[in-house]
Amino acid sequence: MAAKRVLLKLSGESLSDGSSSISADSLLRTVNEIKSAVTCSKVQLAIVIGAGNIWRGACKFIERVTADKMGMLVTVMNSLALSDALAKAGMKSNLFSANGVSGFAENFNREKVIRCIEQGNTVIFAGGTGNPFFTTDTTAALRAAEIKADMLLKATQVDGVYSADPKKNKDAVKFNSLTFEEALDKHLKIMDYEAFSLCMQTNISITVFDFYKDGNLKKVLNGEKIGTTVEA
Ligand SMILES: Nc1ncnc2c1ncn2[C@@H]1O[C@H](COP(=O)(O)OP(=O)(O)OP(=O)(O)O)[C@@H](O)[C@H]1O
Ligand SMILES: O=c1ccn([C@@H]2O[C@H](COP(=O)(O)O)[C@@H](O)[C@H]2O)c(=O)[nH]1
Repeated sequence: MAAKRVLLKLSGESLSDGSSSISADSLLRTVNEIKSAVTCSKVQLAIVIGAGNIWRGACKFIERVTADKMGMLVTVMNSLALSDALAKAGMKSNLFSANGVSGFAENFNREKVIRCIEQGNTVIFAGGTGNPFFTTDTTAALRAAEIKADMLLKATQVDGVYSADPKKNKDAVKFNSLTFEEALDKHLKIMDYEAFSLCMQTNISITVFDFYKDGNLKKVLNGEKIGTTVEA
């Protein structure tokens, strides 16, 4: 059976300890989780990391397009940190940057990306989509579609998709599974509309899970049912 190809969306917070935007301990933990999961699951892995540890593109003194450019640049910083830390851990990886966000990594080239993934390298996509008005969740859905991923994993701070944000609403109820239509109809804010919609069009399932419980990434990659899966 062909290896499963997985797009892992990490939040920027996976590199932060709360006081430091990029902390050595958090970076090391994230890399260890990835390394142990990949080593024992034989998946082909690609990663998109967000920027929420440093910047979310909204500020009343900065125009939206400028703020979005800043967000994309932060994803480059986070991706560079992750890429170096993976290399230090002995993992082979390749870093590609969205076209238009150049100079710090190789430009995105779909054919080359697929060759790297097929060789067993972990591929990191930096710079978002390269366009303002998008997010790294949408970037993850876009890159997942471009590399023909079998699934998108959203590694986050909550253990699945709820009827409302569980951090803000204690009565929120967790879903074990959902269809794309349900996720879109219910306006669930765990991912943005564009990301859900793109995954629906390309039939790529999304699993939302708690990345901060040690071993959870390994469990998902090994097919264990945790978190919430959104699918057709
Ligand atoms: N319906 C919902 N179910 C679960 N979580 C939800 C829901 N609505 C909103 N959330 C919130 O969405 C957050 C997911 O955001 P996450 O931490 O992954 O940030 P992100 O915006 O993807 O990170 P980054 O900006 O770094 O990419 C959760 O922490 C949760 O509080
Ligand atoms: O394609 C993209 C991706 C991201 N941005 C901007 O970057 C920030 C950070 O991304 P998060 O997904 O919120 O971590 C985002 O808020 C946008 O401002 C972008 O413009 N285009």
